[in-house]
Amino acid sequence: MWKHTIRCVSASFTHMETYQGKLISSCSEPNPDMVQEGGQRKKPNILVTGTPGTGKTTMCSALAEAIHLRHINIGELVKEKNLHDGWDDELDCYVINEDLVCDELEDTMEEGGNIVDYHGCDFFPVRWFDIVVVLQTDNSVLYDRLSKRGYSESKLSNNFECEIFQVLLEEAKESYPEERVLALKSDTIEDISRNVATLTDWVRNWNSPSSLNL
Ligand SMILES: Nc1ncnc2c1ncn2[C@@H]1O[C@H](COP(=O)(O)OP(=O)(O)O)[C@@H](O)[C@H]1O
Repeated sequence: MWKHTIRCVSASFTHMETYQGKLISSCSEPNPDMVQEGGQRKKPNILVTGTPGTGKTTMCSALAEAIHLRHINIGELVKEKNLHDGWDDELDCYVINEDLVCDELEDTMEEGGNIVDYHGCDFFPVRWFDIVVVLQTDNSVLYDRLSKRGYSESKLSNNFECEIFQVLLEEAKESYPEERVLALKSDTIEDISRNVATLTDWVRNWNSPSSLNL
């Protein structure tokens, strides 16, 4: 149930208009300056995951602006390019087609310099990401945020329980080397600023031997 639930693409995104232009242009125009000789990435790829409402899109947007990386909102991409297998009435979301998503992103990810934003992480190729950030939010705070989205009672409780049982953190730890997984609290505006600062430092130090010692 968990897996199926988090494989769906939520219909309610608060930042769709803002990100759509960026997404289309960024995915369609490979930048040769970002690829080193031999195909090794010049800039890192970051995956930001977590239960819906934990602040992925908000944080990714701020981080992308701060450090000039490309923000890829998988939910938006799936809708924009029809990378799904239709609408699930029961779960009230699109059913993502993971193969189509991975095919769509392969070249972009190879270039590096991407911040990928999605409430799931186990179907991406492990080699794509240099760090996997899992945002976590206190239950009472998350409940308020999700209630404001007008989710159905079942969707609300699915997402709420997903956070209580730390489904995304477990999924990240099972899918990626544990030293690449970083859990960050996302309850307040101050948390967003601190997380952006932490990750900005990490990007600047990327490729140095201590880059994962956060
Ligand atoms: N750390 C935070 N502190 C306060 N409000 C936040 C925080 N993170 C997100 N929000 C708010 O919560 C809502 C959901 O955030 P969003 O970034 O869309 O989450 P997600 O992308 O994980 O679904 C938005 O209204 C956003 O402004």
